[in-house]
Amino acid sequence: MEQSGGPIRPKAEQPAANGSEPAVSTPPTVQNVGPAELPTGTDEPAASARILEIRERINEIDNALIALWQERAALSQEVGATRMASGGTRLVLSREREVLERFRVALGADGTQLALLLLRAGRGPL
Ligand SMILES: C=C(O[C@@H]1C=C(C(=O)O)C=C[C@H]1O)C(=O)O
Repeated sequence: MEQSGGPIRPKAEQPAANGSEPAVSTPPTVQNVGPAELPTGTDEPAASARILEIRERINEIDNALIALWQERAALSQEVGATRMASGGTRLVLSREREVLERFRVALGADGTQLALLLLRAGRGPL
């Protein structure tokens, strides 16, 4: 039966059914759980197959987002270091406002929150 709720954990991590042995602790990494072993949340085969297909694309998108996030943070740090090494300021608030506004216009209030996290990733906490 598919798992319907609660934490999603690989089988190896779950306690023994009879409760007599302590569970072998495996860190909950994505590496040790193949996509087909993760519950789709439905027992209907066609729906389940479609969900797995969509998840492949979601994983591609997430990987691209992670790579872009890291590239942006590195570039932002380089700008800060270049500016400070040349006697300039670490931050330029007018430019940060422009970034925040672009995300707000495109994505609404969540865009503002996302942009705040992006800006923080580039310069560290204030
Ligand atoms: C990257 C820059 O430096 C800082 C970081 C910013 C960012 O991550 O977008 C924006 C403004 C600056 O505070 C920049 O001036 O363009």
